[in-house]
Amino acid sequence: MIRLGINIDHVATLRNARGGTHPDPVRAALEAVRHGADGITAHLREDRRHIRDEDMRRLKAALTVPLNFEMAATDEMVAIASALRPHACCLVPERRQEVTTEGGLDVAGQKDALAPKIRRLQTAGIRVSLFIDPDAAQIHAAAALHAPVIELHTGAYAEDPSEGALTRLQDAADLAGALGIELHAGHGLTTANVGAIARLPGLKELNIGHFIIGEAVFVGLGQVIADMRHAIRKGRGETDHDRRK
Ligand SMILES: CC(=O)[C@@H](O)[C@H](O)COP(=O)(O)O
Ligand SMILES: NCC(=O)COP(=O)(O)O
Repeated sequence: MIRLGINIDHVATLRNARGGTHPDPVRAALEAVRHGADGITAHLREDRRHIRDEDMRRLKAALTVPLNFEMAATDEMVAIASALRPHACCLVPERRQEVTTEGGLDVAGQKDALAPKIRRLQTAGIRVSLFIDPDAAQIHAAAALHAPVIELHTGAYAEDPSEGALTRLQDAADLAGALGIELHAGHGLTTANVGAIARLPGLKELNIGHFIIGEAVFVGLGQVIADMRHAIRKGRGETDHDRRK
């Protein structure tokens, strides 16, 4: 079964709109777990626009499922993550002015700078994942840095679900498999577009946030997680009966 990680960043976006404590992203994470989330993802941005340091500490203390800490590959973030020791760190690119993560990390172009940071996280016992575009050079660079996991940025496919965009993701998935790298995917996924992504060869995990949190306003978190699971199984040609396999 594909693991479903729920990204709770945008519960914090809503909380921060009023500067108080409600809605609490940790409560949302626990609720997502109660409804079957296999993991929780949270992105501590350098500008702290949604998730904050204290949220990460509280998530680490409260969760019984793996915590996937998304972060820029900066010395500050590496120090925070090394002290917190989440299950995984997913290194993502950040541009202060962007509305959301626009592309993948340029692993090929920043190999020398990334190598010691990845080593430090791994020394702290953290599983490192690299959030990259579906590009062969980036995947070879991830392999050269001994990253055990890559997460493919599915944003281009979500924006324009063309054959070309899907073929790029499939080719990248094949290459990751050939190089022995565990495959995750995420960004911009919805119940309508997740099907083809769920069929990527070797895919082990999806991380989905914005759609799930937004849709929860209308149908509730439990229902949208169930709907997402159903869409994933349908995309893979599985029946709901197959769900315990
Ligand atoms: C890296 C990624 O795809 C998501 O975590 C996304 O970045 C969520 O945070 P933003 O919506 O602030 O980009
Ligand atoms: N890494 C992708 C993620 O965690 C969620 O992205 P989105 O669904 O909020 O676009």
